[in-house]
Amino acid sequence: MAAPEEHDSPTEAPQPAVGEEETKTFKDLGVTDVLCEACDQLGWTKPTKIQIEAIPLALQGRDIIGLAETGSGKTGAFALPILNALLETPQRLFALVLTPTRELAFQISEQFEALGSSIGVQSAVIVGGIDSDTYLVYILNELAGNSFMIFCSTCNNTQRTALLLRNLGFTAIPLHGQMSQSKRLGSLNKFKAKARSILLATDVASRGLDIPHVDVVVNFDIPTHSKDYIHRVGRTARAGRSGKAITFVTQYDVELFQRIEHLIGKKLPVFPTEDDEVMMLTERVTEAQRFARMELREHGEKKKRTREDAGDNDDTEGAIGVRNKVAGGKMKKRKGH
Ligand SMILES: Nc1ncnc2c1ncn2[C@@H]1O[C@H](COP(=O)(O)OP(=O)(O)OP(=O)(O)O)[C@@H](O)[C@H]1O
Repeated sequence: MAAPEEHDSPTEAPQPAVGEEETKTFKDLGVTDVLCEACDQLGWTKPTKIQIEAIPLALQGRDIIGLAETGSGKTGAFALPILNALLETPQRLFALVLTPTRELAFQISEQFEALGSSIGVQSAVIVGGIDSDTYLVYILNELAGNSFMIFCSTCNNTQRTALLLRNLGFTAIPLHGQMSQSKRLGSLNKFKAKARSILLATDVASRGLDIPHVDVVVNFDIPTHSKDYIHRVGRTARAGRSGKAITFVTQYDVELFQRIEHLIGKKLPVFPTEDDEVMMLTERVTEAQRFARMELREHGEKKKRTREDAGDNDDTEGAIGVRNKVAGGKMKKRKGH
């Protein structure tokens, strides 16, 4: 599978196959009826090109390396043959899918469950290591009492992280380009008035905004253009005040990070963390992530149902349904944020 790219709209439908293959159906490829119906229910009227090429070979049990552009239906190209084979030889533990990122693991699991719901398929997601979400929560706890601007690279991650933090009891609010102007202003004003201590933003907020009391800027996703680093960190330490900037650097970001250090002519020191303390947060963060995913899904469905509302309801405070479940459940509200 090609490396995934983060989409702002992951549900965008891929292009159907063209030419003589245009008329092929999932049934023609050898997919069993119950799975053809599942495709139908997902609105997959015809297989995509990679699905047309991969599925018949996979159904023969052949090894495949499939390359196709992002969003072209590669997940279905391997999930359908797996489910088809499972139906032929039912058993408890059947397939292991390895992915390069946690997000992709959850996304693929959801697709397996959507395709396999009518045949009772269950999938489990196992992720390892300490996740940067957990480090973010650790840093917010360590620096509690400050006001934060957290930058993410996409609207989707901004929204997701805002939901995650709210589920953990932080007063976080998003600001991104998929929100209407009035919602954006509303978020900004709540943050400016100190009614919210964490503003999560894409680069729409990195330039020009003058909010005097930002104590800490967090680059949760490293900026792709090193100049944006300067704009982002310039949101703190304004008018003679002091401020802090913290940048998350994953193994994929080293080159971008070195470019930033080169641009600013400075080696940035490592932020000290106590791994044992970070570990202790894992369980709560994992649960909050699960709720955040549910809320994002709930919100996406609501948007589909009420088209006129599209793009206008991105404030995380709209996700009341799930939040009530969280508040009434195990998650504790945290004071002082
Ligand atoms: N035959 C089809 N018809 C319509 N939609 C489809 C079809 N197959 C897959 N999709 C939808 O297309 C979207 C993209 O599919 P998928 O995530 O598998 O792409 P991908 O090729 O794996 O992309 P990436 O490389 O970015 O991970 C998903 O929302 C999926 O539900």
